[in-house]
Amino acid sequence: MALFIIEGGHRLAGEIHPQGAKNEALQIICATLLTADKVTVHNVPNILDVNNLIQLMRDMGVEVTKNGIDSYTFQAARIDTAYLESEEFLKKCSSLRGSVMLVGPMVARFGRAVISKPGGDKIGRRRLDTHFIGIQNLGARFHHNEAAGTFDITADRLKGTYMLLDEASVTGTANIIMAAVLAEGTTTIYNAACEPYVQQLCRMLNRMGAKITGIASNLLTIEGVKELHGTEHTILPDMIEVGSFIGMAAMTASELTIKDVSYENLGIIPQCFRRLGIRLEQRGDDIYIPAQESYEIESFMDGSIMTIADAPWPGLTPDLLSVMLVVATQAKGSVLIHQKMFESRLFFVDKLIDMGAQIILCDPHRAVVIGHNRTFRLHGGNMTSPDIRAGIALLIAAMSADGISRIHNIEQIDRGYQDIEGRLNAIGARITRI
Ligand SMILES: CC(=O)N[C@H]1[C@@H](OP(=O)(O)OP(=O)(O)OC[C@H]2O[C@@H](n3ccc(=O)[nH]c3=O)[C@H](O)[C@@H]2O)O[C@H](CO)[C@@H](O)[C@@H]1O
Ligand SMILES: C=C(OP(=O)(O)O)C(=O)O
Repeated sequence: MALFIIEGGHRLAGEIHPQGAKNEALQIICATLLTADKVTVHNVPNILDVNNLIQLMRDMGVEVTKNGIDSYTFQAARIDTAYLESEEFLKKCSSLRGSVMLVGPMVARFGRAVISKPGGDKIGRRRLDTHFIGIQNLGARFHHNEAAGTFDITADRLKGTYMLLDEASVTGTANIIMAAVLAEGTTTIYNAACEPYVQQLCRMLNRMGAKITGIASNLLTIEGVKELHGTEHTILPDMIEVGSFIGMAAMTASELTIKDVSYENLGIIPQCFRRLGIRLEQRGDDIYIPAQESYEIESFMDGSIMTIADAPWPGLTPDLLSVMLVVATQAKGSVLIHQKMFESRLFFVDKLIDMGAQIILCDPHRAVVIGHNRTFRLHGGNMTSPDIRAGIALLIAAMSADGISRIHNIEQIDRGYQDIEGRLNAIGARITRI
């Protein structure tokens, strides 16, 4: 397992470009299975999760061509269905959360999918009911082989229907959409997730010949078509990375410009950082953050302590709460961070407390952060990254701290951040990979 050694206390300066969005890339790559034609995808991030999924597609028989540094063409003309039952395939699925989104396209196009329980971050229970019930609603049959830990899903021809999702699951919605585009008749999905990831998927599918309306809302109508054809698609900048860079600039009191962020697709993210007192300016499609010696957390209008909580889009993504929590440790004022969706994502605060942060973990979902207002600095620590976003939050803490820190298990960070030490060192950080 690799580790980062971080020399803290250095300011960053200059410009940084966000990579393509991890969570969009995972959906888009799975959707290329829906046609035998070529689908070219640009701005694909070079990160562990995406590279593993691309390799899985190759193993399944998809012809994958790398056209340039971040552009790939996928052609799923011949799929090796025997491979889909192999132990190797099932093992690979189990280490990759995104693999669950193979089910929708596979069932829609080939009438069968087999997957093992998918991996991803261990951040609490991560149920798949929404996915499976949705695809069952379209007429698929599910068989759970408990001994093997696999799900076998079969269907002759999927049939459109109305469904109200029990929760606005991001990957669940994507999976159901990908199944419904080739179903017979009309599917209506209410309480659909509508993150930019899902919007982008719908737009790409429409360019492939699908008929989806209601994009960006939680009520999608999908008129099934017989087949889809090839297209080109460009992945949006990763909004979680943009937010991570905003947090990094604030914590290290750095002047930073984040380039080409696709501001209109960031939703409430800039507003939430502003509520923590961070000044940021939209300049064209860039975000400029001035060096700030101090930032003060706002109170609510009635004077009560600010709460930052996650919610399905257009609410605040849960993937940025760990970063916001770290940023609050150096702010002036206090904030309650309420992680409603996941139940094990806040335990990493122990490590921040060890570094000198003042945090009360109230329960697995809620932590109160009492900001230092930089009156004393965090000090370097030795820690392990438990999940991707805690990992980046700890990296931010270490970059702002006095002294040397070590972060182990950085494969968690590599799942979602492309050459993070290379890009941060280029703007002034001191991070070494060992
Ligand atoms: C590969 C990928 O795209 N991963 C993202 C995706 O995961 P993923 O699609 O797996 O997450 P879901 O949207 O299904 O749900 C995440 C968690 O929130 C809970 N939940 C969800 C919706 C809701 O209305 N109420 C509720 O409590 C679920 O029970 C679950 O525990 O969306 C999550 C929520 O934005 C993000 O953290 C992940 O980065
Ligand atoms: C939770 C995340 O990823 P995954 O769903 O792939 O585990 C994340 O990106 O923050």
